[in-house]
Amino acid sequence: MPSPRRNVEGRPLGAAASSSSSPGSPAHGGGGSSCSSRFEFQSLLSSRAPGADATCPRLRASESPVHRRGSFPVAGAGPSQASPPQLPEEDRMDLNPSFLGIALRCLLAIDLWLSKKLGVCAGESSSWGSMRPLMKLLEISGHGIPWLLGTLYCLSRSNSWAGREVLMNLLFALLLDLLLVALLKGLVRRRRPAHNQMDMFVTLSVDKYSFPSGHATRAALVSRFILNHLVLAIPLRVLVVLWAFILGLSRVMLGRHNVTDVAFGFFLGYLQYSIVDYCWLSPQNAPVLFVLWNQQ
Ligand SMILES: CC(C)=CCC/C(C)=C/CC/C(C)=C/COP(=O)(O)O
Repeated sequence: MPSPRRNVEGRPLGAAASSSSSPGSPAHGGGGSSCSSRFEFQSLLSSRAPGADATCPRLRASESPVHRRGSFPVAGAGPSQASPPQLPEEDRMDLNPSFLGIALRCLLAIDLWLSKKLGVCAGESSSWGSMRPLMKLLEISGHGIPWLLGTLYCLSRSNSWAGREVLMNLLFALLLDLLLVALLKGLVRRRRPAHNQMDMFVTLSVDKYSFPSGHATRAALVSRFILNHLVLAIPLRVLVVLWAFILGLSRVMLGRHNVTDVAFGFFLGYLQYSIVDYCWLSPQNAPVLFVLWNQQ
């Protein structure tokens, strides 16, 4: 004889248990929830006094209508019990996540899983821990400080108007990048992966957050800038693109970022170059900047 269906605590479900819930039905959490599976929630609710478990506020919200209405509909129950209980609006939204919501959660799960897998240099004892010093060297090659100082130094040495114009715009691009990344990091506030060691060379306070990767935005911005404004032989052009790509990858390998932080960083950096190109500073449209610099 098939054994009766049981809830997670081993209590039998069905008519005998109809004074409690019928877990797993779509209306009661078959679609998943932000705290834990609704299936488990309802099973737990069926055997505990309301309010006994305060681990999740959502639990309380869905608890009251369930208990007020007596029982959940069960196959074979009377017609008076057949109509589904009306849950509060916010619970219904939770229980029926949109396709977009499910897709985003899947993407997030894949992102976390992949980032953890790729974080092979996250610590000295990691599988590729011996590569960590090389990854950290790459990290410095994409850091804001060397790029800012290098650009300022070249500006001070440049003696052609054309060179100064390009460098002035590179400086503007780097500052714009710092500002936009800091704004986004402060807004999104996504924590760095748990396996990251916070041993980075000079950081700002927002750099405790990971979305988007500042190194990835800079890599995309600077490499697009160089490819558009420097005349380079093909092998050097390939090297610039490779540097940007490997720098992005190294962020995940070091455990500093999740894959989506870097992917979005590349996208943002690419977009930032378009902004810089659109607002291109020249002695014609920003004479003050160039005159001021000449007086230095
Ligand atoms: C002018 C000014 C505010 C300079 C600050 C330069 C600076 C400390 C930039 C921080 C660069 C950094 C550590 C970014 C973090 O990169 P992620 O790839 O880890 O997001």
